[in-house]
Amino acid sequence: MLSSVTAEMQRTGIRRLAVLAGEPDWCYQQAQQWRAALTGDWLCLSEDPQLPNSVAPSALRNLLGQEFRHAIFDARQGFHSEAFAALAGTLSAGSWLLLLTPPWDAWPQHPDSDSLRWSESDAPIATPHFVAHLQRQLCADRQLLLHRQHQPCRQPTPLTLPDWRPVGAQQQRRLLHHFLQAQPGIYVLTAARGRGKSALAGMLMQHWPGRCLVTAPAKVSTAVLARFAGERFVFIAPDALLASAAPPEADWLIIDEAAAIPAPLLQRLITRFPRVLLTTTVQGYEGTGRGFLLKFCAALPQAHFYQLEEPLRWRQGDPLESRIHAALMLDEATGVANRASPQALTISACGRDNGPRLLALYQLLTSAHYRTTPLDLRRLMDAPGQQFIAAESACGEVSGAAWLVAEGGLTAALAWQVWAGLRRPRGNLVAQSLAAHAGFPQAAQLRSQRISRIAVAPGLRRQQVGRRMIDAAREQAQGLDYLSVSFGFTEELWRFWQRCGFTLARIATQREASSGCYSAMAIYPLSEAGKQLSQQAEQQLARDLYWLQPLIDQPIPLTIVSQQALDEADWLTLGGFAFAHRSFEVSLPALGRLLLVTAQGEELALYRMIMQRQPPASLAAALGLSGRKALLSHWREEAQQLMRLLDATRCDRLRDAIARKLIDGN
Ligand SMILES: CC(=O)SCCNC(=O)CCNC(=O)[C@H](O)C(C)(C)COP(=O)(O)OP(=O)(O)OC[C@H]1O[C@@H](n2cnc3c(N)ncnc32)[C@H](O)[C@@H]1OP(=O)(O)O
Ligand SMILES: Nc1ncnc2c1ncn2[C@@H]1O[C@H](COP(=O)(O)OP(=O)(O)OP(=O)(O)O)[C@@H](O)[C@H]1O
Repeated sequence: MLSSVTAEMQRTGIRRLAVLAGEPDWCYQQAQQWRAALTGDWLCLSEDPQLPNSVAPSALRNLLGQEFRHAIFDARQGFHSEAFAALAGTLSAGSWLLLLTPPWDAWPQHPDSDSLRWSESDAPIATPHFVAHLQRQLCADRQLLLHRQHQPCRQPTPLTLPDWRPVGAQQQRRLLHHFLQAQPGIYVLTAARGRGKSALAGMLMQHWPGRCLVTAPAKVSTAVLARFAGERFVFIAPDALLASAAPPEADWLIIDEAAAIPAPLLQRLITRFPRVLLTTTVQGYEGTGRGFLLKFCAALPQAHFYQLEEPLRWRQGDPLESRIHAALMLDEATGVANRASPQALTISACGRDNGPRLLALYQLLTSAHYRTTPLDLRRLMDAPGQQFIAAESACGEVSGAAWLVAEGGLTAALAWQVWAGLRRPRGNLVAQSLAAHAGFPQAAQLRSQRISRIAVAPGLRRQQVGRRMIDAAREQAQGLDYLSVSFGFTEELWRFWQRCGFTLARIATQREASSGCYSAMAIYPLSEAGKQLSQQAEQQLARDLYWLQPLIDQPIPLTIVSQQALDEADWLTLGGFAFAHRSFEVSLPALGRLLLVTAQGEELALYRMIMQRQPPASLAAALGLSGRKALLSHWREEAQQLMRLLDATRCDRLRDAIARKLIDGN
């Protein structure tokens, strides 16, 4: 029976899901029977290393661009949704994907080990909303095989389909012809999995009269490309390409799986070659996913965009692809929610009880917000401490969405330990960062809500919908101390947050990988304590920018305060550096002020780093130090000496005060 169904799937070019739900041993034995009955690769994604051929779900990056026959996805302990989607994309026509789950009825209450990645809890939590959604999807799909322990196995409904042959690659041929005539420029090719992107890139290498190079996050994922390029295949890893001062000569650089390469690296790669072809899947589970299109490509106005629609690894309308796309909401929302009139939208808090509205909210966020990935679907459905605000039309279309996360409430001692660089418990992104980086331990103690995502449907932007959602967020957060947000700094976004009344509290000096922007944090005070925090943070940032702006190659539109005398807060920061573990980067402005006040010169390593910007590696070498760690200890000692030079008694008192705060917070 199984082999005839499988042969039929092979003939018609489809793949199917088989769900095996039961006790762990039962699932395992069932999987072994399948494996014995059907020949194939039987790659197994599992946390359980005992399973034959098993790979940890976290290694999903290596699956991009690869191809297998039959696979097992082990969700008995936890459901890693991106790995599930990535694995399904690798399966060739005629394959089965076995999904092993906990016993069906117990599954919604079963602690899910994957939740450790996204729930910010210390132990795995049950994920009833996501499991209920998945179970609804699986039950409704008559194309999958559903075998629940102690119940008869439900076979897929047979399909009557003509034979399938992976031929119709017409679109691919047309694009090849086009690229073979291409003028210098940037070309972006996107498609869902298995549409022939890599093969097309390989054919370009094969037929281009000059030289082409290929780069990708992992060489293992370029197997198909290499096959189609034949002996003209030349691979160079991204780091190696950037390491050489003069890049190798080539007419084309092909960047395969580009969304899995951090944006700042991509930015540098694309400037080095006359023609660049970026190919990628943009379903959100491969690196920066949709962020690649929404953020990186949107900033390339001169780029040319192409898509491949028709699958080549399996038949169009394949049951496995359809199910995975529907279950994990991977399809782009088409023209949703742009039609409503902004004035007629109702803005209101939205709970998890209304499943369809929650899914519509997620769909809007995935299509409009570059950071949203399938991991967020899980977080949105089941993580504790989440709140949502939706902007809805009268007919229930969601045109705007804001997602808020509870933060803060740490004990005083823990907040000071975070400040001192000793502890970094899960969660509390902004609250902890304001303590650890900006130097405000009270920020982690106060109760706040972080706006983790906000998006408005493209056709309704600049009509005050975003601002009204923030107003609503403020209303429902009464009683807390502040609202916060962390965002990739662009002038436009900053203007939005500023117009919503937020104060900039921190800006990083490194660009973040996913957006290529400097990450910034802003807060809106709600209580008296929140107000004090926001004022202090604003004043301190204006002083710190004197040191930070030269490290940031983008003007930050704040007035820089040039008065750089040491104040009380600086002493505390310096104490945190000299006597605890606060990092050099976050202490830099206070250390700079210390150098100015003590008028020290280049006999100090701190001076050579901060004032002369000598690279740490050569500085360590010049001082005969073994590396960065030794250099840091050296800097800490120098800071102590300078502080003593100014006021030895104050210095001792400060050291004792910090030691006390780390123990009892007082
Ligand atoms: C934590 C995070 O999620 S950060 C990422 C934010 N989200 C995104 O980037 C997703 C894509 N962008 C969007 O969905 C929207 O542009 C949002 C959510 C940022 C803003 O929502 P909108 O409804 O367009 O903003 P809204 O109309 O309420 O703007 C209020 C004010 O902010 C300022 N503002 C908003 N957008 C812009 C912009 N693109 N450029 C300059 N100023 C802007 C303006 O002063 C505006 O008032 P005005 O139009 O009267 O001058
Ligand atoms: N022109 C073609 N002729 C024959 N087979 C092809 C052709 N183009 C692609 N294929 C086959 O179709 C399958 C999918 O192609 P390819 O790997 O290029 O797709 P992709 O879009 O890069 O997929 P992924 O997103 O999974 O990396 C491969 O098995 C490939 O060998």
